[in-house]
Amino acid sequence: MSLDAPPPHHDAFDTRTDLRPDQKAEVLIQALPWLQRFAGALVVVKYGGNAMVDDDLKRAFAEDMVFLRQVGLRPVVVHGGGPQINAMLDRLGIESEFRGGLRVTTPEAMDVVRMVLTGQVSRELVGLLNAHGPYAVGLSGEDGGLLRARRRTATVDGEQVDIGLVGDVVEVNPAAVHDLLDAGRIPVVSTVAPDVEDPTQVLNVNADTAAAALAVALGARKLIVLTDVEGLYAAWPDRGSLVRRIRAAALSELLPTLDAGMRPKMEACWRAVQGGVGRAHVIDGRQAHSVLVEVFTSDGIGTMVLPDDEPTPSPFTAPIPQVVAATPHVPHVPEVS
Ligand SMILES: Nc1ncnc2c1ncn2[C@@H]1O[C@H](COP(=O)(O)OP(=O)(O)O)[C@@H](O)[C@H]1O
Ligand SMILES: CC(=O)N[C@@H](CCC(=O)OP(=O)(O)O)C(=O)O
Repeated sequence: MSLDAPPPHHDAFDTRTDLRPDQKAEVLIQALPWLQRFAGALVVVKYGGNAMVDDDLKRAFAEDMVFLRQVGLRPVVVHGGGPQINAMLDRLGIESEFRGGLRVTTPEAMDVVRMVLTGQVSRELVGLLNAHGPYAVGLSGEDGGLLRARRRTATVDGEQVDIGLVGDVVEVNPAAVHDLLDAGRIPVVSTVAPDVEDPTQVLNVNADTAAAALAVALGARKLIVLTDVEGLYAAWPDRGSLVRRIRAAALSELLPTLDAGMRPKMEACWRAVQGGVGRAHVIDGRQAHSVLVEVFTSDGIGTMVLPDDEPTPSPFTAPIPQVVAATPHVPHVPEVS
């Protein structure tokens, strides 16, 4: 290849925009303060199954992650896969229902959850990321002792109901993720986790909840949750009620009023900021490159959750995960491979 040859994505970039050269430069320059602010920042990005709408969007998501990494941030992807699990359970003729926003997980369904998350969704994302270079490494909560979970119930009409092999993260050992980040990789995490009571049993963990626990344990600057709506609506489904910014205390008052889909997501954001994550965002994953717009523009996008000046008492009974670190971690900005 000639030294003057454009980089591989040059043509694609040029045909995707009709901006003049000065406008292109302006876009880049406007990102400069944000590039400076977030240099080296660890960002946990939760990619929900409902935001994996089509191949173009998934490719755009992978580009965003590689972009973040290339400009010096340290993205960690935590993926969901609810609709993909539903599709496989349907194909196999296995009944599945949700209670209180969580899948009732029989041993038979658990095999499918683990297979789809680690063997299908994770593989696909790793492949899309690695189309750009050898960046992504997939791991599940089982790998390197990353997560341990405890069985939980769901709350339906104020009653605690059994939902089978579903867990809440009670322990995070982020060493494996730090190792990958230090090597310049992009970890892609699937949210199945061994049961703390019986490590031979794996539990199904809601991906929003797991992403928050990981963000706290990693000391992330941001948690970004991609879903299939613009953000949190205060009066769902009124599209005029999009919440742009909300503090943890106000969110904890709103949480009991939220429907099942949004509740784990907003609870995750609440937990993240209460646990020291600087900001948590819920953004529209159906909009291509929404992560770049969130991180590198002044207005941002979607709903931003900010910590309170004063800590808010927890409205939840679920445990606060313990962070386990075998050795103190000294992060460094990785070399470009
Ligand atoms: N207050 C609300 N604001 C926004 N979305 C809401 C709200 N209440 C319920 N929802 C629903 O929650 C859905 C997102 O949750 P979910 O389907 O679990 O997404 P994901 O697969 O991204 O985790 C939205 O598509 C919307 O239908
Ligand atoms: C316990 C529980 O409900 N687990 C989820 C795990 C996947 C997930 O959370 O996927 P999304 O982010 O796409 O919703 C499930 O079985 O669907």
